[in-house]
Amino acid sequence: MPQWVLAPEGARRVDARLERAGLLDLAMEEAGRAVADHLLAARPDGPVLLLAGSGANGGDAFVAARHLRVRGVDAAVLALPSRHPLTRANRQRWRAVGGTVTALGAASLARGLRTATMVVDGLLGTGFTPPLRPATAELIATVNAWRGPGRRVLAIDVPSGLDAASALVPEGALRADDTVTLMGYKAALLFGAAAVHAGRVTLAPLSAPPEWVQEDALAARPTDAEVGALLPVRHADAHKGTAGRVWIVGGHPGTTGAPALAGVGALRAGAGLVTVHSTADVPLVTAELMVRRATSWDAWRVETEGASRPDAVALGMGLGPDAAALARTVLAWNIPTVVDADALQPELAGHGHARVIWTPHPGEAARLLGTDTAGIVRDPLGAAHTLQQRFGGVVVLKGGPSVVAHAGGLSVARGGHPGMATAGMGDTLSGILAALLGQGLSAPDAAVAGVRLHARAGERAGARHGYGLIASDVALELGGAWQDVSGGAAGEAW
Ligand SMILES: NC(=O)C1=CN([C@@H]2O[C@H](COP(=O)(O)OP(=O)(O)OC[C@H]3O[C@@H](n4cnc5c(N)ncnc54)[C@H](OP(=O)(O)O)[C@@H]3O)[C@@H](O)[C@H]2O)[C@@H](O)CC1
Ligand SMILES: Nc1ncnc2c1ncn2[C@@H]1O[C@H](COP(=O)(O)OP(=O)(O)O)[C@@H](O)[C@H]1O
Repeated sequence: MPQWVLAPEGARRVDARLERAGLLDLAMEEAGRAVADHLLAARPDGPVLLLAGSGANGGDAFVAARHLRVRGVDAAVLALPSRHPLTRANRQRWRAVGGTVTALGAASLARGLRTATMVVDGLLGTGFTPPLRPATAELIATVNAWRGPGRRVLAIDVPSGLDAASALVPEGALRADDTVTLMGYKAALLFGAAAVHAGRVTLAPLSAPPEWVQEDALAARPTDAEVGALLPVRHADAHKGTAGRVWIVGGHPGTTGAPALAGVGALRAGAGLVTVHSTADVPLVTAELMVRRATSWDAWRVETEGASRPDAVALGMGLGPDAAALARTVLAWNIPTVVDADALQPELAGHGHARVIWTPHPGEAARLLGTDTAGIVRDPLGAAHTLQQRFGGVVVLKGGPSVVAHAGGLSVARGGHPGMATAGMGDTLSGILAALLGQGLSAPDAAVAGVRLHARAGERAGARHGYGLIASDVALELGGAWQDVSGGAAGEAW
């Protein structure tokens, strides 16, 4: 089933539709049940303290408490007063199974935390707008100070005090070990420091018609089954000429490794023939790579003028000051093209086409948009959308995780590994993207599949090398990543 990323207002619109359909009560029941199931799977080894706020997030906590209690878990609820009808109804249902409700305040919280081993945070969800009011901030600070080894915090939907739409952490937000998010992911749970605050995130999709969620979604978050379906399947009579001819255009004295890494990425992502074009001495890191050195980029332009074009190009990696001018030349060929690194210059706006993939990291994205990196990092979904509007084609805004923006919408990649934060990793990605373009994928499909393959290969390399992994390790894992994502389908088409 497709998974989605929802903005708080999108979540509210879905809520409103559920309410009009008379289904909101059932959705809250499912939400609370999912939280209880998650908690039971973690086998709580002591009393669970649930904190219920005044909104529907608090209602979810009451439902979770009821399911925990009827399954034999020692659960207690501390609650703020509520006027929300479903929260009140579920407070009654909790009482009906023998649960007691204590008013939530500094003293009752301190008492409850003395014996608890797990806190369930149902204080604030998507209805919260920062800044925190002082009384709530004080409660959250107490829980944050309590949290530690053997004292875990599970947040319902969004950790209290996080702005669901932002990667930044507002002052005083709750820090969770786990978050069970409802209906769709929230941007805060996926990006930046906010995602760190959310801990491990699990999605409880809830039973709403998928089109209701899709219509209000900010972005898709494709599963591996969905990504695997995009990957090319090769027939038994494939040969190197049918697997895509890729050119890598880059390199400059001092940065000659970058195009070589892109070349290896392209080979390991299945490109049939890969040639690195450079004016510098590119190291022949693997014998399968062809390297063509030109005396100057002007000479290269003349040499390639009448030559047959490759199936795809990646350009800009380590290319230096000539990159933007060279990008204009290559973009005019109107073939599938990845524009990366030094070639990512604002002057190229208006020179792209539908088969271009632009691959900025946040610093390059800021340069392209004439803004600061902090603004990009705060809202990667918004930034990727704006970049796509301005530059056309497809934008891969790189990060952990990367965002793909195309005319059909936004997509957030899964996975990756913090060890991938090392030089050369983006060069490898450019090669992968060019290889997929060269194998006939459309630019949006190549981008969605390429970032996931790269991230999956990073996970595999990370398991082996930890933070010591380097871009070449990731390239080596691409074959395995392809097998993982395609469910082992590579090579099976007869
Ligand atoms: N379809 C779905 O996804 C489903 C979602 N569901 C759930 O609904 C949740 C959203 O519920 P919601 O809209 O009732 O808001 P919610 O987050 O509980 O908080 C509202 C309360 O916060 C308070 N408050 C606000 N700002 C504040 C501040 N600065 N500082 C301090 N307090 C502040 C404000 O208090 P008041 O002004 O009333 O005193 C208000 O009453 C969602 O996250 C999910 O858990 C499920 O139940 C069913 C299906
Ligand atoms: N913490 C992380 N989690 C997942 N992926 C990451 C992480 N850090 C970096 N990456 C990935 O590594 C790549 C880094 O790209 P970039 O900064 O352009 O590197 P370079 O220019 O050195 O090649 C991107 O694809 C990014 O998504």
